[in-house]
Amino acid sequence: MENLKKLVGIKAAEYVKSGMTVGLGTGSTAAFFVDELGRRVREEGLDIIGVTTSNVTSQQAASLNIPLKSIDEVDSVDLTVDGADEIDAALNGIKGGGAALLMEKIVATYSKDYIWIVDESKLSETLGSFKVPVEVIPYGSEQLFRKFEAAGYAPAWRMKGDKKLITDMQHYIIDLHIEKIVEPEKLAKELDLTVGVVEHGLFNGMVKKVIVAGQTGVRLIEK
Ligand SMILES: O=C[C@H](O)[C@H](O)[C@H](O)COP(=O)(O)O
Repeated sequence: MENLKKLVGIKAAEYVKSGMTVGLGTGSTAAFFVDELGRRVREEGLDIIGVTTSNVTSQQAASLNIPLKSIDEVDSVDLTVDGADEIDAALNGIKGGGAALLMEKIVATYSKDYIWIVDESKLSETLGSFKVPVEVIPYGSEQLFRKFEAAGYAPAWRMKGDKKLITDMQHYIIDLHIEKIVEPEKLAKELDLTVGVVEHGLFNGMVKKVIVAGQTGVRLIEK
């Protein structure tokens, strides 16, 4: 599995050229992409600006001497490469397994090109085997949790040890277990309109390229 993640990380780095502003995703797969960019900065003099999507990725990129700017310091991002937790046949996806969905969605929104890198196990016909992470404001979040329970979404608090996890942006995450998400747009709209929800992990129609690694090699799925 680690090998497949590394393969797609290195493959995606081929899309990066000197002069680009690059969105650096979060997670175990994106980490291989960031490592490869770090190697090219060091060995080939690759000249890029990185825009990170979490504190963890900021630390990794800084340790590799990749020059960084925040999303507010750049005009736009040329390309963002990130992992994903589940992708359906229409290339809608669920992200946020590593709690970075808010920064990831913001950086992706301002990116001209956006690529996901995954191993084959992340592909499914219909979304829902991965829980949908919902980032919420702590104030009123117990009420929100009960609202999700009443809606039949089987909510669960994202925990870190015995405490609720706090995201990089100081929010909580509630994971919703909706087994078959037949209409991801409808669910996204509902969550977008729910008071107290900051963002959710449904990334519908945002990506046009997915690099997938499987036992038979690496392939590109394009919309
Ligand atoms: O919050 C984390 C991100 O959305 C990750 O990109 C996603 O969880 C995939 O991570 P991994 O490559 O570790 O499976």
